[in-house]
Amino acid sequence: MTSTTRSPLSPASDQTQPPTPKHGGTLLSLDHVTLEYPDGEGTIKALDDVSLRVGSGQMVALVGPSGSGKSSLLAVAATLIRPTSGTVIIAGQDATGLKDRELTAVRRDKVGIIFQQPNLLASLTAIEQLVISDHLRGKPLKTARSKAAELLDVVGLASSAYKRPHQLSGGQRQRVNIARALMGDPTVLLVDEPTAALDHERSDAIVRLLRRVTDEFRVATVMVTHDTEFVPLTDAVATMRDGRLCAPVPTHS
Ligand SMILES: Nc1ncnc2c1ncn2[C@@H]1O[C@H](COP(=O)(O)OP(=O)(O)OP(=O)(O)O)[C@@H](O)[C@H]1O
Repeated sequence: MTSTTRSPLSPASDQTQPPTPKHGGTLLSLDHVTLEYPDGEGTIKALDDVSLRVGSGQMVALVGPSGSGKSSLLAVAATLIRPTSGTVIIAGQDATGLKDRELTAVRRDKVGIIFQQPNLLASLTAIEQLVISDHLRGKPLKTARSKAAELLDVVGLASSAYKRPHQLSGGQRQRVNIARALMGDPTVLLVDEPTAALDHERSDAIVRLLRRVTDEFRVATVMVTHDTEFVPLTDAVATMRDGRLCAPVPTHS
């Protein structure tokens, strides 16, 4: 284990931990966030006074119809888009008013983003995909390699470390994607439709993996999903409609 990881890494297993009943302090906080896009003469409100808090070790499912603002919420939480108004606080750091360079640093150091398409580089092996992401953060190559190997083990790909994307299944590519997002020791994990391109069995395994990663790494996870059957694996479900967010409802009493 490297000294930079915050929690014990354990190799992949088919056993999923039950959702952690107790969550730690808030790591992601959106307060009264509004996001407007220009729309012809006027504007369209993609996010309308949205507030959300997600704690350490907590996994929130974000559901809602197409166009309701789910991707916009993730983009604002990831500091990829500045909200029109409102506040985004990540691990205690208020992103409001930060310069672009500072926002990039927040994203690099605190946020892990997992899109539905893994976007892996075709010529690189699984382990190289992780190492290069760390290298781009300015970390030493040697520590990156051992950490990458550990994380591939965590996501169940220890034996596929030297395979290139075309030699991996869709589910395995998504596992590389998850391991890569963990390389930066994120405090917040933002996941957009991680199962969109997968069959049921692989989808189930990926959501269980995200659950386990949330518990073990004590990250605050928000997962956009259309698959409501996976909602019970999360701690709470928050529904978006026309840019407004209903308060998250716990999935376990
Ligand atoms: N770059 C943009 N410019 C203008 N309008 C946008 C832009 N991105 C999103 N929108 C609008 O903002 C609203 C919310 O879009 P968003 O993509 O966040 O919804 P969503 O819930 O993620 O949808 P889906 O489930 O289809 O991905 C929609 O009305 C959409 O048309």
